[in-house]
Amino acid sequence: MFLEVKNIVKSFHNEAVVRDLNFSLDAHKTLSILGKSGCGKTTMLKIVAGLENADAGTISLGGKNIDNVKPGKRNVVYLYQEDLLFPHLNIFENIAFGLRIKKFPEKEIVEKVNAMVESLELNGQETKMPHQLSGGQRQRVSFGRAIITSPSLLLLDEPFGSLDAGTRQRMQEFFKSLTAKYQITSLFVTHDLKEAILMGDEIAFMQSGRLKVYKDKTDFINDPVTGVQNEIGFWENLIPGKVERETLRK
Ligand SMILES: Nc1ncnc2c1ncn2[C@@H]1O[C@H](COP(=O)(O)OP(=O)(O)OP(=O)(O)O)[C@@H](O)[C@H]1O
Repeated sequence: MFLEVKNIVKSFHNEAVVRDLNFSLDAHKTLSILGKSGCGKTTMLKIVAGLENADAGTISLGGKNIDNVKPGKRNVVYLYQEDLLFPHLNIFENIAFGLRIKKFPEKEIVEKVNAMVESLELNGQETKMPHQLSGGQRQRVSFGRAIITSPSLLLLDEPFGSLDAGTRQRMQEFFKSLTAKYQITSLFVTHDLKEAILMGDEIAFMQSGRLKVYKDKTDFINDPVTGVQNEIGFWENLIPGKVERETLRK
């Protein structure tokens, strides 16, 4: 498997936050991770990114053990909800940033950034500064900046949490098409049940630092702990009320 996480354990001041984390993921796939606030999702992502040290366990990426590899050398990008763009750089330069660090030739930078701007439907916005964009546009720029360097692994921590429902849906569509186009492997943390189902090739549910991976979405939907059955029950319960209201109106 491309990503292998084995027996990862992490405590903060005797509070066990991640307990015996085990999962693996094939290249170019997305694993959605759903879980309540405080269950350890961000800590898990930070360990994979190398931003937190695990107390025990091992991680390998592309067949190589990365336990002792510094965050900047892992080729793993961590993207979170309030991800900030560089305020002094325009949109083109924000997206180009990682390519410039990696010393890509200018011609290639221009080609790649223009293609990304096109894919993100940000044409005409290239010379604007971040404060001149809407929240959804800024999020698209962050996303473009994160994937343009083709990271081995993209970690998304509730990336669309601050967006309104319509913009969020559009971002989900961008995410699906761009991760396919750029062949991205990713872990996608979300609080949103529907988003987890839509975004993931596989889904995992995290509870009190333990992660359960469902290789088959039907198993996830049928397991009462995931909350999907509750959600279905909620909508089904609304339907008789709706029929009643419509009858009264006549
Ligand atoms: N640096 C730290 N020091 C001490 N405790 C921490 C630290 N980071 C996280 N924790 C604790 O670990 C637990 C899990 O936090 P984490 O941020 O991983 O949760 P989460 O599932 O991402 O929550 P949310 O969905 O609200 O972002 C929490 O109880 C938190 O207080």
